[in-house]
Amino acid sequence: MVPQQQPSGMPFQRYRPFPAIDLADRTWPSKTITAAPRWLSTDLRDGNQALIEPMDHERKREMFDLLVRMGYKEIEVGFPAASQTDFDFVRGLIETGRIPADVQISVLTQAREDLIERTVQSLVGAERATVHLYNATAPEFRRVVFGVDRDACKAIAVEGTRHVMRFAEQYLGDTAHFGYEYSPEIFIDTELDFALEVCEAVMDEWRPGPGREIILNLPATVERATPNVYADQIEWMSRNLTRREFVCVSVHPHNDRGSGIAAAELGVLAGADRVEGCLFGHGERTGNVDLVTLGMNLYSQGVDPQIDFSDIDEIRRVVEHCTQLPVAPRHPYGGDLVYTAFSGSHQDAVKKGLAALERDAAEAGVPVAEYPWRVPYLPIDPKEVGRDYEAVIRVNSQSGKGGVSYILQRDHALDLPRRLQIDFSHKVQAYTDAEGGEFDGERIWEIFTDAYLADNGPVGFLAHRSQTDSDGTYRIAADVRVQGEIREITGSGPGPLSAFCDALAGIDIKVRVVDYVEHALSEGSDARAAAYVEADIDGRTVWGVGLNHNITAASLKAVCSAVGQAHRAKG
Ligand SMILES: CC(=O)SCCNC(=O)CCNC(=O)[C@H](O)C(C)(C)COP(=O)(O)OP(=O)(O)OC[C@H]1O[C@@H](n2cnc3c(N)ncnc32)[C@H](O)[C@@H]1OP(=O)(O)O
Ligand SMILES: CC(C)C(=O)C(=O)O
Ligand SMILES: [Mg+2]
Repeated sequence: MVPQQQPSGMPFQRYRPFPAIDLADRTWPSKTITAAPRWLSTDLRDGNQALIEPMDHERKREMFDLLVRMGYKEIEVGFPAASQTDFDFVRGLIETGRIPADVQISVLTQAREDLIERTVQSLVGAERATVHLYNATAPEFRRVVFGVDRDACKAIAVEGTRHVMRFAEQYLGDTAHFGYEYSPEIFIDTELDFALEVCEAVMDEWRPGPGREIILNLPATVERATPNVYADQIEWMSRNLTRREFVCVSVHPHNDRGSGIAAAELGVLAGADRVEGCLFGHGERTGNVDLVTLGMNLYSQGVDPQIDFSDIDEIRRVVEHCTQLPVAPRHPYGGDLVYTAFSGSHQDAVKKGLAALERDAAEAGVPVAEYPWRVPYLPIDPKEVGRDYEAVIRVNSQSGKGGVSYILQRDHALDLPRRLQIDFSHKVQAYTDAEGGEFDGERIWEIFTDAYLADNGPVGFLAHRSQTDSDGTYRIAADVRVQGEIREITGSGPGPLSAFCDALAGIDIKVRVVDYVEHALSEGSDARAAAYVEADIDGRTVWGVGLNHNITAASLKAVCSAVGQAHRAKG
């Protein structure tokens, strides 16, 4: 029987579902994003206004420089009428010539004459600048916050626009590229016909045309619906706006329901030309939409985001320093753990995927860094954002043979045969179960060394001499340590392993080799070899490992290692 869920007892009846949009012929669901939208970073405004401790001058400058380095060309740098600090920061950017010629700064203001004047004054001397004006248009805000009807609400926007134009003419004659952005705040809760009416009235004032665009930013100020609803709203606006070719439709999602990314992406499918957000999703409450995730999502689809994320840890460092807030370990693309597999089946698939990639690239004669990326569980190549494979596989109690053998291969070039991988991973598992937590490469090597290389079993290999008879019989004399004493043992057989086993039989150690694998560890004069022996000793199947400059010595050490394994298992 299916388990029966119980009523939560929480007062969910207080909430109403968000109404769907009547747009039966919507086109966005069957579209694909094929090019980067225009980006605006509002880290220095919406992000900054929501910080526990707003950024000081130094931090703001560091953030601005980072955004410029990454390639953002539209940057909202503050709310200059809010405080002297914000005003001075904008002045500082302009007066110190810090703004590259191809970067357009913008500043936000309420639709109040005195604030608009001060806002425009902050921009004097800028080559490229946008004034961004907002007023809330949603019914609840008209009623509760402003106490106005629709007409009075529209008048705030229109008069605000008029003031922006008048003050721009008065103060910004030298500004070569002056832009205007209008936001009907709480757009998502505003009746669509009214949002359109206000935007049209603002446009009538601004008069967009060739060479004179207007940015109409349609914010999901507080995200309240599934992202398909936002997409419908954007498509409806995009279709119904007049002078559309001179309008840049911009989306500004917040992340209250955790679907800000989806809202932005669907908004772009629905016709938005531009996206406003913050690095790692800082901003009011749950934050603005995250520009890093959006950009990297495009990248992972083979679309150039036109933003450089190649040193994601440096981006994260600067953002954490400026905001004084941490980026979560599981944050998409930038978190500490997002390129890491802990669980056995994931590790196994990643290990095989990386090996297959190398193989396929070599077969195709293409450098692996240029070969199409397809590795299970890793949506992108971590190297492309400055991460290495060190962190890709990490071991804890959830890990299996794939993970531990990957680490041995990565750190020590040991390519363990499959059954030895299983043998070793059981040993590691015993430790992780007992001790808990994560085991790093050093700890895994320690366990491997203790288990297979410690040379503390009943017989230790020291040296050997050999000769081959004319009939092909291999004869060996080996110096071994037995119970603290050095002894010479001798034996013969078709090859070194069988001859050594024959010699061991002479001191009552019976070994039957079942499988044997060897490989070189490095090239050149100090070449080292690894040998792996699977043996039947006293009715037990055990593995032994030997490392030496000489491949024969490595294989004889591996036999002694297997004897040690059997001895410990018996003990
Ligand atoms: C969704 C967003 O992120 S919007 C951006 C929000 N950011 C900020 O508010 C940060 C900067 N703001 C500030 O520093 C201050 O709010 C200031 C300097 C702009 C204004 O300060 P004050 O004059 O003290 O007003 P206060 O902060 O109380 O704002 C509320 C007033 O502004 C009015 N108001 C709010 N938004 C707008 C707007 N877009 N256009 C016109 N008036 C507005 C309200 O109706 C209210 O008016 P009232 O006092 O007559 O009732
Ligand atoms: C000022 C506007 C654009 C805003 O930040 C919002 O509505 O979220
Ligand atoms: Mg906002």
